[in-house]
Amino acid sequence: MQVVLLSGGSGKRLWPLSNETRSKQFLKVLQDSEGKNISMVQRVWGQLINVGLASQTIIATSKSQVDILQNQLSVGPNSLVIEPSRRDTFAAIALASTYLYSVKGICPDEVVIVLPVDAFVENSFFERMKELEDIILHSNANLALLGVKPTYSSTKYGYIIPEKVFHNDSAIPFLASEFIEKPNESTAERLIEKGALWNCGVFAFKLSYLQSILQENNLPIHYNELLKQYNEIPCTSFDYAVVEKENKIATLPYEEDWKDIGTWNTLTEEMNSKIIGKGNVSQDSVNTHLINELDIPIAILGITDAIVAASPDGILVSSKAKSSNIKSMTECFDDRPMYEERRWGWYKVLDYVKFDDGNEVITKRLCIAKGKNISYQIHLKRSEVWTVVKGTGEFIKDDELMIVGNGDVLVIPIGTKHGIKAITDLEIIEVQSGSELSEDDIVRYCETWDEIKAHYNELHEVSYVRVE
Ligand SMILES: O=P(O)(O)OC[C@H]1O[C@@H](O)[C@@H](O)[C@@H](O)[C@@H]1O
Repeated sequence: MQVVLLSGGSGKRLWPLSNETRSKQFLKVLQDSEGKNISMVQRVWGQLINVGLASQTIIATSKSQVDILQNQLSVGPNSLVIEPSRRDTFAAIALASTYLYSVKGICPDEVVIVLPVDAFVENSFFERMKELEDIILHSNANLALLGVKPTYSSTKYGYIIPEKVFHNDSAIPFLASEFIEKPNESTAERLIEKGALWNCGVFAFKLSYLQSILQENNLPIHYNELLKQYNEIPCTSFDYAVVEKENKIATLPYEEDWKDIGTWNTLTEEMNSKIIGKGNVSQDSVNTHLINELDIPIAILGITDAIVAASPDGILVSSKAKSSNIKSMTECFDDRPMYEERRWGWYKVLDYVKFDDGNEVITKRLCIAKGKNISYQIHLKRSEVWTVVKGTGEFIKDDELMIVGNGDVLVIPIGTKHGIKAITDLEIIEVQSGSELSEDDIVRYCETWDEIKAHYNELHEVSYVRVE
């Protein structure tokens, strides 16, 4: 059995803490057993390790999230399938399946189980999920799902309508089902009366099943070919593209607690503390949560059932009940991310200004973790001035290496090659100035410090002439 963990979504519902690169699964608002703050992806990954599935799991993610994912989980590049752009879950699952087949050499008869990253569940959920393999192998079902009992007539889930219970063609009894994705509220009510279950976003199928769907859609089953055509894959969810059209569906009910923690309302229910970050919430502010990533305090007085979340990207003040409607309110915000976690650490934008002559200036605080490095690169539209404010590092500029430390000011004109490795934890205040300031204005020559050092050694090689 192979597991695909879907972790590429943008999760805009948790704005302002989530942004283009730091989506909901990376927010450290949950706690582990020792009380340490962890993110959803860290929690699920820990659970997959606990139930013995991590070694057979690949993570489907988007290009912009690779750095943060590798920062939060210690997974090698072979465990990642990187979507070149965001095209919803049908494309993501299709790409992951071709990766399993072409890159990992998985046999088409093997069962693949796809799992979302935002389910807040206990380990028993993953144990139940493992049973789907047996159903796929020993019944005539093409797809197997996990279903939970609905708690209200939600319009954001798929509904599984059980028809009958089979006992004979699989060791595990399951429900033969029909599936309706995101019905309206009155249909949802009717479906619940008929005993419908919510789909938990877990899909099990044989790899060959997905391959036949790709072929029906005139899409290749080989990874490299599908990767080339990725932007032509229909932009739709797996639920609409596959599940809703399938009539051989089996479902296993999951009877313990299941919660999708993709909205502020549901996420805050799982927080152990009412306050994360600087600030205070008055005693009479019942069921109100504060999450503050800014360095200034926030005070909340006499506001009940609310969420206040602040980050360098914005501030949200919302009632718990309405917090899932956030997408429509924030769609018009298209500012650049003001905070990003990268492969080497993180940065925060402290100030941004655009002058009348069109020149832009951004001041950033960069924290590079001990042993990590920024790639060897140039910028075509900006100069940078770095002031080292903490730690020591090895700095390379135009193929010259030097040791730098607290108090050093490093000037990097437009088009100058530069990179830095932190010898100890390193902090830099960076001032960028140029005609167009964007994270895309980076031409990278080498990424790892070993490559950078090899390049340096090649250029500075000293040839010794042996004197006899
Ligand atoms: O390309 P990586 O290694 O992620 O480095 C990216 C970083 O490069 C530096 O030169 C600066 O421009 C930073 O503002 C930027 O975030």
